[in-house]
Amino acid sequence: MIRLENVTKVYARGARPAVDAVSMEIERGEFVFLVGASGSGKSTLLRLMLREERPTSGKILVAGKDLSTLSNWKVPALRRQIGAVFQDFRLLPNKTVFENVAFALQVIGKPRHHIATVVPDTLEMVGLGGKEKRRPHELSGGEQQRVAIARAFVNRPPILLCDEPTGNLDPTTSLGIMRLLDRINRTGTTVVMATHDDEIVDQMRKRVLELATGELIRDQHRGVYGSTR
Ligand SMILES: Nc1ncnc2c1ncn2[C@@H]1O[C@H](COP(=O)(O)OP(=O)(O)OP(=O)(O)O)[C@@H](O)[C@H]1O
Repeated sequence: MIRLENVTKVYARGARPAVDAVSMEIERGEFVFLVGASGSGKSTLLRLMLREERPTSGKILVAGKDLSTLSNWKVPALRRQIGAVFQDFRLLPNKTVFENVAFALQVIGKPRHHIATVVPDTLEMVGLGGKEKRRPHELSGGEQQRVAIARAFVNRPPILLCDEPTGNLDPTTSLGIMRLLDRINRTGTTVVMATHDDEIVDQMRKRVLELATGELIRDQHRGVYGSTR
């Protein structure tokens, strides 16, 4: 589902690579944690997969598309295959919960009757049934992240990329979000989650990829957060 071949990203000429000769393969339906110290290149790697950044060298294949040869006009079609979730939720503050999620379908031209059934179903699935009319500021952090996950998943993309989705949440709320992402993964969605949350990584025992100064230094099946444990 995702393949990187010797991918390097250098932001500024002469700077150290943010991602340094990374190769990896992530199969359809896998759940992968991306760990590593701050600045090790996790967000850069996710941005490369979304084609928000272009690699300096190397090849990236996502959902059957070679991102180096993909024309710009095909990028929106690529992004429809990828849901993205961020630490800071990125909800539209003046829209309701329903509208935030519906918007993702409106912009890709889905008909109103489709939106009217799929949005409530998805909100129910993420545990927000009954809160459709609230605005983001009337929700807890965990609930706001559930809205963001509903928005990312409402189109049922084959891939979900999450950049520190529990970074702003307390441990109990984080666990709830993690369980939700796990449930989404079990529907067959490939999930890649960058995280600093050692408790969650240690508890879930999923595949762990570790970056250090841009290099992939560990690929561990049923892994833990820290490589020394
Ligand atoms: N837009 C940018 N322009 C220049 N340098 C950047 C840019 N984005 C990231 N970098 C640099 O690339 C390196 C990797 O950063 P990145 O954000 O990918 O790391 P990270 O592992 O996601 O960190 P964190 O855990 O703190 O989010 C860092 O040295 C960072 O300063």
